[in-house]
Amino acid sequence: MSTEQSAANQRDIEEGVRTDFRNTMSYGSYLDLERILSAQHPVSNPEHHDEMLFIIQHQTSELWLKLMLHELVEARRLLDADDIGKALKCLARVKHIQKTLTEQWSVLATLTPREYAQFRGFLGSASGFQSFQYRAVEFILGNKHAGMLKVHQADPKAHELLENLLHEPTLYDAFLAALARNGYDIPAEILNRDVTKPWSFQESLIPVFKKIYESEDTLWSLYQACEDLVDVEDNFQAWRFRHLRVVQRTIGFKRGTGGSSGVDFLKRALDLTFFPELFAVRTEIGS
Ligand code: HEM
Ligand SMILES: N[C@@H](CC(=O)c1ccccc1NC=O)C(=O)O
Repeated sequence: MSTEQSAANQRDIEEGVRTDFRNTMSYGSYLDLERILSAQHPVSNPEHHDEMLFIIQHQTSELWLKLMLHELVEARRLLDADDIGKALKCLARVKHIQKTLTEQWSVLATLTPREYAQFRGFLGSASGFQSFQYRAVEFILGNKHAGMLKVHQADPKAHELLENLLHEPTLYDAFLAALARNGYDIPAEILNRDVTKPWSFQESLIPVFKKIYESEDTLWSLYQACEDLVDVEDNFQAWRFRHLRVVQRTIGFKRGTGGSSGVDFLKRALDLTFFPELFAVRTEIGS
């Protein structure tokens, strides 16, 4: 560091640094910041200071959900193409996104019950239950529920996305099909199941996963894929649990704006599982 800089405690802008963006793409224009940063519209009147936190917490969550869905769809495509290595790369990214989403709850947890109560009434019947991207992620991970489409009948694009995902195989379906192509004995009823239904526990998969976990010559990438799916489910449950705890500390046991019983309804989501056999096999694993 030059002595002049340390004395002034200010970095000189170098000669080559670009400053004129009248005719070229800049940071802000590339990222469409004008739109993103003008998309926060508090509805409280008079405007409540903390509503900005509430809006931005949701908007950032929705951006991460968008990327998570993008990566999960790609992971499923790569499994279909038998490119397990690249699918693992996508899942690694998904896992980091999930960590960020879960960590982020601590920001919203600074909202006190009273602060929230002061603007909650302005939210009407809006609720995170109506997040189509969250529902899309649940669908591709296997928690299919045709009844959820109804919530999106007024939004044709969201409805179409969910309708398509409802009828498409899940990430787990794609993985099991890849295992079958790799010589594992996956029953035909499982490979040809009705993919619009939620996944149900399949005892016949336990020996398959036992073999993957215990055999010396298991392909490392298949073993790793099993472990990544376990991580994705664990991370998802951690998000659900943090949501539940933040909800409990902010609204207690009030009913939700979406019309549900609130905390009790959210608690029941903790019993849902995406890849039950990958957890059940652990009971069977010996030394
Ligand atoms: C103070 C903050 C929050 C409170 C009090 C709250 C409360 C609730 C409640 C009570 C429900 C149940 C549905 C209902 O009747 O409304 C719900 C669902 C949901 N919320 Fe929140 N929430 C908060 C923040 C968030 C944030 C930041 C997100 C991020 C996107 C979110 C996403 C969701 C989702 C996806 C559901 C549906 C969950 C499911 O189907 O199991 N919530 N929330
Ligand atoms: N369901 C929440 C309201 C809520 O959190 C919310 C309202 C509008 C937009 C997003 C929301 N987030 C999550 O549910 C409540 O009952 O207070």
